[in-house]
Amino acid sequence: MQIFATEQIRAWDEYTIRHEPIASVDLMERAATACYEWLLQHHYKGRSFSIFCGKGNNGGDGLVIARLLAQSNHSVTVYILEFGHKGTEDFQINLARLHETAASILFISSNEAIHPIPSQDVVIDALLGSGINRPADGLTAELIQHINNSGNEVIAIDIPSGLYVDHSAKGNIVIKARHTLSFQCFKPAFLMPENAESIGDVHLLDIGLLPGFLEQQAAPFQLVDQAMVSAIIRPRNPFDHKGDYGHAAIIAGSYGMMGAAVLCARACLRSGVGKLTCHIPTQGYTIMQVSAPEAMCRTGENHSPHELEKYDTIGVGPGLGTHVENFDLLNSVFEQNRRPMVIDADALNLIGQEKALLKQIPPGSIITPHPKEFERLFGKTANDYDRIQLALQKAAEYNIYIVLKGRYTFIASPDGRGYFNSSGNPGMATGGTGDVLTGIITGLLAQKYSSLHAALAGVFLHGRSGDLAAAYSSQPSLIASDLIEFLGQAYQSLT
Ligand SMILES: NC(=O)C1=CN([C@@H]2O[C@H](COP(=O)(O)OP(=O)(O)OC[C@H]3O[C@@H](n4cnc5c(N)ncnc54)[C@H](OP(=O)(O)O)[C@@H]3O)[C@@H](O)[C@H]2O)[C@@H](O)CC1
Ligand SMILES: [K+]
Repeated sequence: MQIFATEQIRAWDEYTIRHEPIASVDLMERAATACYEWLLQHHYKGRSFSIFCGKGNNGGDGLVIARLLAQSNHSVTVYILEFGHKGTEDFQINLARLHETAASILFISSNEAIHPIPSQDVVIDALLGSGINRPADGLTAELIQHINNSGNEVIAIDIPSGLYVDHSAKGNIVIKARHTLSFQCFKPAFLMPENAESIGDVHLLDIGLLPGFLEQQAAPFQLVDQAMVSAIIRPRNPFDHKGDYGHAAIIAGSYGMMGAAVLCARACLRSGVGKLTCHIPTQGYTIMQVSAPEAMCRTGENHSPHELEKYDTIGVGPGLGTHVENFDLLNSVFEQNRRPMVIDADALNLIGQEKALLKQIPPGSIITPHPKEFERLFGKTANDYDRIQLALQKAAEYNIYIVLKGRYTFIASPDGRGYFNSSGNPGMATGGTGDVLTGIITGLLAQKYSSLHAALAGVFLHGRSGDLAAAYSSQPSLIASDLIEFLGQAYQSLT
């Protein structure tokens, strides 16, 4: 699924208006009807509503929702924020239609017109949508603060007022919604951690925008979803043998952190790799052999980084520790192996301390930092949008794939394309889940998936395993081992 910027969303609306064809006001009716139906299906039937509208088409959506609610015997008060102009054509048509219902209509043109919101009311926020072109200030800002301070439940239409679709509104005054009802496709704003407090739960409603538009468009970002990953994962051939699924190595673990190595190894095995050898410290030998009997082990000084050429790929980092000898280890790995590999955790922290190592990473490799590790490698950014841009820039500069872990993990490809993963849940914010991801991606690389495909399928399957595990038990109880147990079902769910 494509993730569009403001101009493309507008162009998609216009394409639909021209080619369906449908009048703009009828498309607004369709969008607002989808919101109205969502409200009725989600326990808001019979409630009373305070609906705040601007004078653009977002406000127009609010007026249609108000009319549909009033016509179905809901108590509705509509507050229209005066912008100093009459409003868009569709706004005006719908204001006239609203006057024919029992809804109360009040205009807000000064602070004195802002009154307490009845505590039982559900607030609908239709002040500003994708047409926002500057930070909310003056009366608009006052009204947004008033709504936020009311404690009422807020449902935002299209996007919480004050947020931009595709750049940062950090520090600005923005509606804090419990739910956001948006249309057709994800907007970049919904995928940024900095907006978590504003957007609440996002629900995408189908308003029938024509799919023909999608063929003409190169979107700035793609959403990694089931359709994309199902097309990546290849079925197995009946005559295949283990040699067809590659030989991976995992270089991981240290005293007190063998769990990270075990999780990584077990996830790699479950991803479908043909053979796995773990390069681990001697004191971890029994732990690994008992925990992952399917894996072979190499022990010896400094993880015994020898004969690495024989592996199809290598995953390095989980539980490695950051002692100085590990700089030699990394140097040795990068010298012997020039094929794409996976670099995570302490290996990234070592590179963060010795930035010259960045240039030695084999081309096409995948690094999997969480935001703090990313910051140690590439520096701080002012906001989440800048971090995404920095990831794309660094992916191109070093010819690597950057998997920036988070609720919507971002994958930066060196060719400039960016992807947001759609699977996963907050239950996965627990120790060891990153080690599992490294194991899965390493396993996929060994099975000769391209770096891009290994990264995309790896993050999606990892998140899907988390979703299945959380559905089976719960988010708070989820632990990293659960992801390995549910990886089989995650594969199964693709077909
Ligand atoms: N047919 C369609 O296309 C469909 C569109 N749909 C809906 O349309 C929405 C987009 O509508 P839109 O483009 O009219 O913009 P919208 O967000 O309502 O606001 C623009 C107004 O706000 C003003 N303004 C801007 N910034 C401001 C600020 N900080 N503080 C104060 N004012 C500010 C600006 O005025 P200005 O002062 O710049 O002249 C302008 O008047 C979209 O989100 C979706 O809900 C759906 O119905 C589906 C079908
Ligand atoms: K809004």
